Amino acid sequence: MDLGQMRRGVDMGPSVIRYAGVVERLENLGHEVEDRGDIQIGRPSKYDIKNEENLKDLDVVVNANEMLADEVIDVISEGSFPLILGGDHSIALGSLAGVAKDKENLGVIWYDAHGDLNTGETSPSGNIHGMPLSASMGIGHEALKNIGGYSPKVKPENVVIIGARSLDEGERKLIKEKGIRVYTMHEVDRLGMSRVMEEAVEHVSNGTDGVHLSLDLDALDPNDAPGVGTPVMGGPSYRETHLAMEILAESNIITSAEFVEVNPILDNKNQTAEAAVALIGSLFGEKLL
Ligand SMILES: NC(=[NH2+])NCCC[C@H](N)C(=O)O
Ligand SMILES: [Mn+2]
Ligand SMILES: [Mn+2]
Repeated sequence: MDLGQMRRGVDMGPSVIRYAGVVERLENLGHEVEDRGDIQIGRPSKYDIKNEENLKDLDVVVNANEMLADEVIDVISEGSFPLILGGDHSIALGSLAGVAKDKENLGVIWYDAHGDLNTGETSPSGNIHGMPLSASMGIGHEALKNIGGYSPKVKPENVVIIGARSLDEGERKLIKEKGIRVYTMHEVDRLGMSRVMEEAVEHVSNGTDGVHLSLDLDALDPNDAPGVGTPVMGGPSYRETHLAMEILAESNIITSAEFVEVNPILDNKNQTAEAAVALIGSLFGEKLL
């Protein structure tokens, strides 16, 4: 998927993450992996949705996410862990639609430089990859909210955003209005990643029936993850993000995960895909000793 934003190439993300050895990495940890292939994205969309100016490619984005939601539901019904690779962050719409089905209280960890809490009204870009978290909370365009045929997927009190350093006006307002827990880079620097993660784990595991990790590679400092479409200086390092994944692995709360926004055209020798694979390794229990 690359239609949730304007930089071409991020649709090749899953393919370069595979090339960087994600399947082997997980198998080496003793996991059984089934690669279910790519979801075919494109026109014609079976949804006859009028495209609106500030919701670019709405019909195709909705169509693709409906397919993704079905796929995720299928994986869960087999008793497996859904690991979703992107693609731009608009795919979180389908991931969450699939994962939250039959879950009253899904917890969500949104590890991202951005809040992705815009709507067609507040978005400065019209790019849907800046809207999946708000839509999943039931805020925004009907078609985005209702992917999977229900809304909302998550409650604001079950969400925690980590690594934020670029928030639009409407996003700030929404965070205050809904009381969403956000650890911006200010808190990461002040408290340290280990304390931030411990608090985040506590926050999303309290009374929830599953926790989804949505990791946008642009959360990482662009020095460590240059292959992303909307880089923002001053992020957590590769090392700190490893620690975050290790703490999540220890906590044993994560029931689904996605890694998004890897764009090989903007990357430096597949560095960002390799970072994604290494982080996936840590999330799934890899240890040095
Ligand atoms: N998933 C992402 N990389 N989102 C970036 C969003 C950037 C900006 N806030 C927008 O809405 O256009
Ligand atoms: Mn982002
Ligand atoms: Mn994002």
